[in-house]
Amino acid sequence: MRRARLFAYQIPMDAGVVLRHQRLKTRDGLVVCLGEEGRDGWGEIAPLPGFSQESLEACRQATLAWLEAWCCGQHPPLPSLPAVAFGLSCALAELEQQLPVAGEYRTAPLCTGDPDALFSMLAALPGEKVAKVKVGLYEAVRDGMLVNLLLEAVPDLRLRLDANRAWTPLKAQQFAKYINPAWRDRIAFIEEPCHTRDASRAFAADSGIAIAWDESLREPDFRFVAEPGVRTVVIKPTLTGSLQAVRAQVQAAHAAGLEAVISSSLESSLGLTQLTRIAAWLTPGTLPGLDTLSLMQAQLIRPWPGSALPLYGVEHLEALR
Ligand SMILES: O=C(O)CCC(=O)C1=CC=C[C@@H](O)[C@@H]1C(=O)O
Ligand SMILES: [Mg+2]
Repeated sequence: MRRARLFAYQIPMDAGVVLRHQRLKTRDGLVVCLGEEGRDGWGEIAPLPGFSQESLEACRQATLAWLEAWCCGQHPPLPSLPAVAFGLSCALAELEQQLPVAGEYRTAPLCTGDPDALFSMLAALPGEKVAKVKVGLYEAVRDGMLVNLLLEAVPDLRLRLDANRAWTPLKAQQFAKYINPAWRDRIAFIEEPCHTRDASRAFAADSGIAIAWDESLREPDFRFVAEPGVRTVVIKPTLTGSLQAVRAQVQAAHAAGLEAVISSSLESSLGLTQLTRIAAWLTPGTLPGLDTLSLMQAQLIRPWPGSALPLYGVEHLEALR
């Protein structure tokens, strides 16, 4: 006999979390639990406002319809909405014990740009010193000076930067001007520096700073191909779809000689702990970009090792089925 439960969650976010110029006060999503033969499998369905095309309401409806069919013993195809396909495929993979349990819990810490905070964070970081810094929110010159300072102060630091397509070619150039050429290869990559892909390619060629694609993966003409200056693709499973689709993207990236970084779409600790397992399984040796739990005020169902945030159990959730 198959059983399926569906819950809605709402987690308060830290003050000041801004996504695409909009403050995100709460993270809202669904949690699914599939049960069969005494085993169960969990999944999180949480479209990210400003990034996902599908609404939470559309996800709720598609999930309920799929669960109905699945509970009747059918094998319905996964819904096409990426967040739903991701969450349901995780639940199925857990149920069928196909999602390896070992996780990569070291992740590239997100740094707000406060050098002192970064230094203490790095001191506590075991192994490779890799951190991620958001750029493009303030003046490009200020970003350039800050990144240069961090690279100067911590000689074994490698930085991942993310501009979310904020810069014109001129701004990108102003940024690069402040980075000592001798340290530019310690910028592991900068995600999507410019408004367009062509401008980002030109930035990589002119500056010698490697770039990564993130937003581009969701564009219909995107292909996983080797290109000069492009080192990495950032894969956000909630925006990609099923585990099978995520695996296909990782394989396509690796086949083209690109590094694939599994990254968060601000899932709760439940989704994040699954993403660590996906990263350990599909991208061993590459630190995932999953340091987003601290943007939230609580964890959900499963704790992230070492997090002091309160843990919400199912009793905190609204049962939908
Ligand atoms: O990739 C990481 O290291 C953390 C995740 C992250 O940076 C993001 C997640 C979701 C939305 C954005 O704010 C941001 C990104 O643009 O990549
Ligand atoms: Mg990004």
